[in-house]
Amino acid sequence: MATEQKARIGVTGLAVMGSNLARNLARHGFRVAVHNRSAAKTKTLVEQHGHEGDFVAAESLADFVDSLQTPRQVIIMVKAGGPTDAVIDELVELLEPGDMVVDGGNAHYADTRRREAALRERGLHFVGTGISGGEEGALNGPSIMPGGSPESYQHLGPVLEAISAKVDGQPCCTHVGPDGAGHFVKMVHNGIEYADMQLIAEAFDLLHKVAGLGAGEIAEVFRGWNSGDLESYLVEITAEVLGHVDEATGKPFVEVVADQAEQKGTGRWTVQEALELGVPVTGIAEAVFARSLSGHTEQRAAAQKVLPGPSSVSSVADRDAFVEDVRQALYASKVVAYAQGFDEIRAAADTYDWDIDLGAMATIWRGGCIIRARFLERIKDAYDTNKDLPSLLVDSYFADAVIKAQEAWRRVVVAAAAAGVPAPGFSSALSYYDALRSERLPAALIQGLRDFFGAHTYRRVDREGSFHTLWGEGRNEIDA
Ligand SMILES: NC(=O)C1=CN([C@@H]2O[C@H](COP(=O)(O)OP(=O)(O)OC[C@H]3O[C@@H](n4cnc5c(N)ncnc54)[C@H](OP(=O)(O)O)[C@@H]3O)[C@@H](O)[C@H]2O)C=CC1
Ligand SMILES: O=C(CO)[C@H](O)[C@H](O)COP(=O)(O)O
Repeated sequence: MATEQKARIGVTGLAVMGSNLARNLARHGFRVAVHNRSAAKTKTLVEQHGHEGDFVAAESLADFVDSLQTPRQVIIMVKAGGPTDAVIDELVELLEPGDMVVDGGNAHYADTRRREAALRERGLHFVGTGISGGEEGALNGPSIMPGGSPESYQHLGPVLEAISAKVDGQPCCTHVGPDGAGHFVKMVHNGIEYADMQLIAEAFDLLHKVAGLGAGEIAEVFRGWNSGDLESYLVEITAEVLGHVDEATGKPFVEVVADQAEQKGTGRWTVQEALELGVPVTGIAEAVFARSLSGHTEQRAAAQKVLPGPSSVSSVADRDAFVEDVRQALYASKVVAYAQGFDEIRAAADTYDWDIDLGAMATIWRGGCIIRARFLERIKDAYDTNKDLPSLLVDSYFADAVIKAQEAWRRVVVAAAAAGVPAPGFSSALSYYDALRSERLPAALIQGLRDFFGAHTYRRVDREGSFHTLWGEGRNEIDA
């Protein structure tokens, strides 16, 4: 193929995400090479959308690589895990030093670190890139979180920024950091997505079971909330889903959907990594466990037969006041979940020496992605003011917000417990808030117990050093 006919960039893997990303690239004037393992998807894409831009269709991976300008830029959009490795293995044999391989799938960041190191050895750039926004975002502008070398971003940045979502004229794409940084940030994005959805689901459950509102009424409540502090894509689509009526039964859609939440794994990864890093992401963990619990149908059926709820539940005296309390509890719990997610990113950045700009992450999540929300602007401001903020909760804006919400938050958690309605997200967020602000924690007793049964030693509040009490021999304290 003549050089002038070669494509600026290529996409291999043309399922939902890849095909829409390719169309987005083409619509932005980039000549884009397209390839899929089974050629039917390539043919369909070009037949249905060829008029939207300049596509170069290839049946084989070799033809696909041959159709690209050098240094070559290839975006892989296939299933994460083994399929991604399979595509990389085939690709590297066809590429030359200086070429760039972008993995836009939901890869585990440790896989990305491994792949980046392996390709670097061959003189290739590997760019693990988080892409969020689903089908609609891929087509019209996703949030893009590229990792990899600064050099690769010099080539890829202009293309990725062009196709990303824009907020206030700013692209929702920036270079996150080296090797696995982009996929780590995308993983935490998804973890926060889990926490956010769990909190929304709890708010719905409380409004339904405690305040007695129907799905249609709750849809209106969420619609109203979407014009205030809670304004976000997830709150907006909650109103849509709750307002939807099932055609077959005439019932609210939410009442005919099986109540078992599925998961592909990115939320679980976020919690696993937080455990390794020692960061308490309680909101995300509760969300992952709540999905797991919902799927334990046999246990749930057995428990329903033998475990009663509270003997009496008093009805809500003032519905409007309760709705407002739930709104405030939702907002405060959301702030906690985001604060924890940003803590995890900071911990990983410290561990892997990634130098991630937390304010920039909030900036690129303002548009295009699933957790896009008005208050990300406030998070950006908080980290711009102090990049070393110990916790988002101590930023003056967020501290003020949770302090204002705390009485309502407590009333909601009490009401949920009294009514026997599970609210693990709301209550664990409140416990986190209380733990963080406590002058003394019962961790001191845990240290005492550890020293008692295992001579694990403890530190004291009044002098430096490590100590052990001889619990079985007169209880004298010795230096450890
Ligand atoms: N769907 C979404 O909303 C989002 C998805 N993602 C991530 O983007 C990536 C693509 O997602 P999506 O578009 O949903 O597609 P899928 O995850 O469903 O993957 C399907 C694609 O993978 C290809 N594929 C599977 N196995 C292989 C293999 N061994 N060799 C070559 N190609 C293979 C398929 O080719 P074939 O047609 O030949 O079977 C097809 O193109 C995934 O990593 C996903 O996690 C990220 C954000 C959002
Ligand atoms: O990546 C995403 C958005 O950015 C997807 O929404 C996410 O994969 C959905 O995850 P799950 O199926 O586990 O709820």
